[in-house]
Amino acid sequence: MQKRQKLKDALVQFIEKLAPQRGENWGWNTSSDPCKGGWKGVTCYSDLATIKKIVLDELNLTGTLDAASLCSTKALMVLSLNSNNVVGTLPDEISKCSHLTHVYLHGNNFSGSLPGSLSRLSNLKRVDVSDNGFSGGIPDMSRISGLLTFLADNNQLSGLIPKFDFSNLEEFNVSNNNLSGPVPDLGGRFNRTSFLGNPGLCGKPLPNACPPSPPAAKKGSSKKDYFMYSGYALIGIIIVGLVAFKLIKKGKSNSKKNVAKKGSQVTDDKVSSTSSESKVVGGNRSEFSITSAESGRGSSSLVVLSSPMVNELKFEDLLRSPAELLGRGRNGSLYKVTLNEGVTLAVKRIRDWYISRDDFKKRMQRIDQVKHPNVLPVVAFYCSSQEKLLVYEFQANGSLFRLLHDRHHLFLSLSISESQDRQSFDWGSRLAVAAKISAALAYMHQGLQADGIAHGNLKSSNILLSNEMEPLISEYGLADADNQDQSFLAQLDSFHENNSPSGGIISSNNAFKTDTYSFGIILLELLTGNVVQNNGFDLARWVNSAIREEWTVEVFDKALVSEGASEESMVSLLQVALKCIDISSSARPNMREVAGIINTIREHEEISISSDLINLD
Ligand SMILES: Nc1ncnc2c1ncn2[C@@H]1O[C@H](COP(=O)(O)OP(=O)(O)OP(=O)(O)O)[C@@H](O)[C@H]1O
Repeated sequence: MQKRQKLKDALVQFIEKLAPQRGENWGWNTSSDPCKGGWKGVTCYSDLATIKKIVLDELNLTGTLDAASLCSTKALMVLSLNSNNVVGTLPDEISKCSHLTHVYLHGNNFSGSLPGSLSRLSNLKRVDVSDNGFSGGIPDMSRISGLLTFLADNNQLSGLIPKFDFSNLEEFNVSNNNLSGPVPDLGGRFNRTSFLGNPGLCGKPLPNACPPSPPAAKKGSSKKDYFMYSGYALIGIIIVGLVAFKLIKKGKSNSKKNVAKKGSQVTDDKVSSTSSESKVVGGNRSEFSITSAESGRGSSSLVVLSSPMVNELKFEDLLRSPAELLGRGRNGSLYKVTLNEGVTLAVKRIRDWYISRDDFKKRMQRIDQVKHPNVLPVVAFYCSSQEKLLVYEFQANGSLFRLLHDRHHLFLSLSISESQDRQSFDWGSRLAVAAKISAALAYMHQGLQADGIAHGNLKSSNILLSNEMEPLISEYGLADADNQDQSFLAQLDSFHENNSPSGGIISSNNAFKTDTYSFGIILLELLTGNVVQNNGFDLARWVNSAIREEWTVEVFDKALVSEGASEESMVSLLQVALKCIDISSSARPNMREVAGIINTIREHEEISISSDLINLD
């Protein structure tokens, strides 16, 4: 109770500094509760006890940002003060809001430098500090692997552009500052508009080349090194983890025998660790971590669900085995882990998911009950307060994304030639993938409708290919409406829903319709062969405009056209895709309807092929 009062006092102090004498009018007072008392701009988690967002945009705030008071609310994820007149600095104490994912300070009068402590906010996804008076250097954000947006244009920032993980960034703009030196390697992601207006900047994509510099010592090895080092770092952590694990196990075996619940296929691995371990982990997010916070909070379990391959799998097996970082996506990082017996697993380390251990366990077990041959099951999962891991079987044939866009990779993995590959992913195969995925998704939606569990992050890289080249939907249910890591798409859908006449809270129905949208984008990928960027909006816009201009045939993948694929079938599938990507979620069909239509298209296709064959006879 006293703690709650302290929190309220701190927040009232925060608003008084930010908007002198106005907080009271907005319901911010110490006698009401922030989550129940209608405090303006405050949104809480569903427990109605913890503050999730503070959004005070366009309110003519003229005060300063008291980060120390604000960050008494530790679980805060979103701070948005866009388009006000806030003055003063962004204080160093902002790093105490360690769960912040979104920081929007665009269009204020902030001054001073961006605090170096920003780089400790490892959960950050979107940062917008544009249109302010910030000066000094840009902090090194390269370790924030999940960062999607960094907008700092129209300030007075100076110095070099530090390293960023450009492979994940979706938006980046530092134009109109005083930055100098070379533009870093962007991997072709951003054009010159992100950098213009900095007289001292040089190099691509800007028109002015940099003065010649001495040749780099070790050119071309950076990517390889990155993987190698993350592997070494992981091995380091594994060793520390194992030592800690063994010490604890030894200590425990003196007092109590560890009881393995074999009958229920649940293995309880009591894990804890030293604080030095969490230090090792602190700077690098590419390892499974067991931090000190877990000790004393009861056991964390590796729950083995359904796999004859790894019935006896234990958490320590994962720690002990060599792991290779495969990627860092929106939901977290993915590792390829090879067990002693040669079994290869894919381990997803989930990022930023506020879900209790019990809820997580129930959710995973619930998803596991709804089985479909075209959905990759979770083999095992691990959940502690610090760490959530999901274990899948590794699929060596890669994903639909790679099949469509990265053919070279596929040749390597399957040892087939390019011409074979082009033929093997012909129209019939693409239609079959569309039919199977839609049917599988419809089945999952039906089975999990009552629980409100949709896929949440459907895309071609989450459609894997089995040994038999069958499509498998992966990562079902790893994002939900309550998860802060909602995709932009889900946010857009909830925005539309909130602004519709029946608007309100994000309904789970909406999450299913967001899946429909994502499926529509996959259909566009199959039809056009184009790569999806920006949540598929670019592709959707391009296809829509081509259709408006009556260039429908132009959108289809050249490989399909030259193969002689039926234009009628392709147009029919395109029509389904367009329905799926309708901007209004309520206008989109549900997946059962989609699967039904695609099945009919496929049947027509088969009938016309067989009648063609009869005619040939
Ligand atoms: N079980 C698996 N077996 C083999 N490859 C996999 C498996 N799961 C995912 N992958 C591939 O590994 C790569 C990295 O996966 P990751 O999940 O990190 O990327 P992503 O799908 O872009 O991210 P996210 O799903 O978090 O948005 C992707 O190319 C994905 O297709």
